[in-house]
Amino acid sequence: MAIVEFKDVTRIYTSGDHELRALDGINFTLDEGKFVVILGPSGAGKSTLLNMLGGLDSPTSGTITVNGKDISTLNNNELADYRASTVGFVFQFYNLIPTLTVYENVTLVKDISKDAIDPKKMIAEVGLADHLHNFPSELSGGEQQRVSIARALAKNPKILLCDEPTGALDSETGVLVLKLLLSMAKNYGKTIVVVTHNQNIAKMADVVIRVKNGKIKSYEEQPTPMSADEVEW
Ligand SMILES: Nc1ncnc2c1ncn2[C@@H]1O[C@H](COP(=O)(O)OP(=O)(O)OP(=O)(O)O)[C@@H](O)[C@H]1O
Repeated sequence: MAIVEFKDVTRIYTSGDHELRALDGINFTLDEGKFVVILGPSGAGKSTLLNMLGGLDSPTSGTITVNGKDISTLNNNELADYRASTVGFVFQFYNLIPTLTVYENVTLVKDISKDAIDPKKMIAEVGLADHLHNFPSELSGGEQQRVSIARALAKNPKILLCDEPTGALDSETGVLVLKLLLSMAKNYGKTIVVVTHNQNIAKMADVVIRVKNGKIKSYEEQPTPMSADEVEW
C-alpha cells in the first residue's frame, strides 16, 4: 500500500525577479515499510524533497499525500501535528541538545508525541543503556548518531527521514550505524527515506530515486537489495 504520493509537486524559490525551480513536477509513490534512497548531485533538490515530506516546508503547487492525508495545504499548526505524529528525523550532525543527557534528549519526544515509546527501551535497543546519563560531548560520533536514531524512533513515527545519516562518520562506523538504523526500522515496521551521495547505501535499498535539476531522473525498484555485509565499502 502506498504511504506516500507526490503528484506534480513543484517548489519555486523567488529572489527579486529570479525564479528557481528546486522541485519541478515531481511524481512518485512509496509503499509502506520500504527502504528508499534518494540520490542526486548537489543542488538537485534532494533536501527540498525531504523537507516537503517532513512537513518542514510546503510545495508551491501539487499535492503530497502521506498516510491517506494531503499535507500540501496544511497550516503551520497542522504541519506541527503532522511532524509530531508521522515523521521522525535523523540528520548528518545528529542535532542533539548539548546540555541534555542521552536520556533527556530522547525523553523530550514524549512532550510532542502522544504515541511515544519508552525512551529507556529505545536507548537500550541502540546499545547505549550504559550511557543514559552522559552528555553528547562525552560520546563518539557513532554513539551520538545512535542516540538520534533512538530519539527519532521513540517518537514512534510512520516514516523515518534521514539526511546523510552516515555523512559525518568514518566508513566502518557508518556501516554499523546504517545496519542498526535499518534493522530497527524493519523491526518497528517503519518506512525509511535516506538522502545521500553514497552510491553504496543505494545498493541496499528497496527503491532508488535519482533526482536531477528538480526532476526525477529515474525510479528503480530493487527486488533483492544487498545487505550491508555484501556491499564493498
Ligand atoms: N530556502 C531556499 N531559498 C532559495 N533557494 C533554495 C532554498 N533551499 C534550497 N534552495 C535551492 O534549491 C536548489 C535545490 O537545493 P537542495 O538543498 O534541495 O539540493 P540538494 O540536492 O539537497 O543539494 P546538496 O546535496 O548539496 O544538499 C538549490 O539550487 C538551492 O540553492
